[in-house]
Order: sequence, then structure tokens, then C-alpha cells
Amino acid sequence: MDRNVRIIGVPMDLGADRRGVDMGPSAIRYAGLAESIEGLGVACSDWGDVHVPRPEGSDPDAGAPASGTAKFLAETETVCTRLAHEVADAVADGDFPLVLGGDHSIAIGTAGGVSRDAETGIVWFDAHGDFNTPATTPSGNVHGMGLAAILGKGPFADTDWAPAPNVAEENVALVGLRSVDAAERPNIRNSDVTAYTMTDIDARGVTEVVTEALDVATDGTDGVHVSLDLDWLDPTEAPGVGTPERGGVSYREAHAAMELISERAADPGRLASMELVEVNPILDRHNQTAELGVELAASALGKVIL
Ligand SMILES: NC(=[NH2+])NCCC[C@H](N)C(=O)O
Ligand SMILES: [Mn+2]
Ligand SMILES: [Mn+2]
Repeated sequence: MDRNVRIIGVPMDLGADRRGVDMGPSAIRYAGLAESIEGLGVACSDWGDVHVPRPEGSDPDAGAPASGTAKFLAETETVCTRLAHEVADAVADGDFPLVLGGDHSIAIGTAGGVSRDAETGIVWFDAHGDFNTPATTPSGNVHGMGLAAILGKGPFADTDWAPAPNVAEENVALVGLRSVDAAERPNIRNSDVTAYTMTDIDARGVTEVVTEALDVATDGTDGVHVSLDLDWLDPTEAPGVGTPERGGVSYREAHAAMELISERAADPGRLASMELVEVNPILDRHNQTAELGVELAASALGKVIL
């Protein structure tokens, strides 16, 4: 990593059903994130947390579109707008934003900030598509809608805060899909994002799939945002997540993917930003999932075995 890393925490849990994911940033810091980055010879500064309102006293239906459901959408807008400013500031200062969630709804803020003045591709590592809209969501949870919001799908098209300013659908790759809701499936199929399921990884291996995903995200863009939902990994490796799904990638496959990202982190199409989301310490075992997040971030930022 050729830039200073700027850590930005977002203790957000309003986009998910399971409380506790708001403690993710603390758990990841406690697992030694800054020390691990500095150990690579990369300068690192921790800018603390973006303020997140408490759910108590908030009206979950405020801000929801006229048709459909999206819980705490008004608060999500506030948090993501703040985060987008923080991320855009970091980029303008020449720093590399490393965002710690929080639930995956915060990706709307990260993507909005990093793409403010730059064409940005996204590699979205996730068991889920996060491609629901308020019209198709089975849960009303915005963490299942983040990617659709970034791409301005459904009612998100009519908002000025959700669609990322410079992200083209053609430059978005989903990697590791294995849980897609029935009504979410056509949203993905009818879009121009490239989706790699676990079946693709079974058949072709993680190296080939991630190499191709990076081709998608770097083609004609200024940089790539890596959005890493820890439920991308198998729950045996990452038990501390709110929506675990069996059949995820292994520990070694995850490192292989991050090492590929690091190799491709040079201009053009360089690594622009990264986020670690969905770490829930209440559901974790001895902070295993937060520690894994730290390890994977280090691999993405240049850590090698030898
Ligand atoms: N970022 C996540 N963990 N998303 C899980 C989404 C689960 C489900 N598809 C929903 O929309 O409610
Ligand atoms: Mn997920
Ligand atoms: Mn997700």
C-alpha cells in the first residue's frame, strides 16, 4: 500500500436484525488492526467513529418509500451521508480509506464517498446479493439492499444520497453468492453486474474467479472499492456474523483473494478503498471473526508469507 491508511469506524446496526454488529469497529480495532498495518511498514491513522443514532427513539418507518419497506431509512441516509463525506475527505487528502462496520448498509456511504470524483469499480465479497429493493425485501433490512441502493435501483433512483455518483453497473462484480431471495434473483439477473456464485468458485477456483472479478472492476475505472462482508467466508471460519450461510470460502481461499487484490493494487485501476462489515462480536467466538478481518485486510494491503 503506497498511501497512508485512514481507519474510519461506523458502529451501525440499524440496517440489520441482529443487534451487536454496532460493536464491530471496536472488536476489529481490539484485534490489532492498526498494529498489523503498521507492521507492514504502512502509516496508519485512526479517525475514530462516525456518529450513529440509537434506534431507541427513532421511528423505523421514517423515510421509507411510499410503496415497500426499508427500516430506519432516514437514519441510514444520515449515517451514509456523513460517512461519504469522511471517505471523500480521506481520498482528497491522498489517504486510503479503510472503513469498519457495522452492518453492510454503510457500503452506500463508502461507495458514495470514494466515487465522488473518480470512476469506481466494486468487488463485493458476500454470501448474499444485497440486491433487494424496498419492493422486494423479505426483511425490510437495508443491509440486504446496499448494492441495489448504490446502483440506484427501484425507489433508490429517486434519492440523491443513495446512488453512488461514479459507479457503473458494468464495473461491479459480486463474488461468493450462495443465498439469494426469490424476488431478489431477477434484480441481479436483469442487471449488468457480474455475479460469481459459490458454484463458479467450485468449478473454476477462487484465483480465476477473483482475477476475472478484478478485470470487471478495473476495466476503464480509476480505482476499485473492495467491500468485504465477513459472511462471505464459511461460518466455521467466521462465526461472528448476523446472517451466516453454510458453504462459504475457506480461510486460505479468502487470503488468496486478498493477496490477488494487493497484487493488482497498482495504477491503473488501483485499490481505492476497502471496508470490513457485518462483524458481530456478540455472536463471535473469542473475537475470531474480527481477528480474521484484520488478517484479510493485511493481505489486501500487501502482507505476504515470504
Ligand atoms: N449484508 C447482509 N448480511 N445481508 C443479508 C441479507 C439477507 C436477506 N437477503 C435480506 O435481504 O434480508
Ligand atoms: Mn452477507
Ligand atoms: Mn452483505
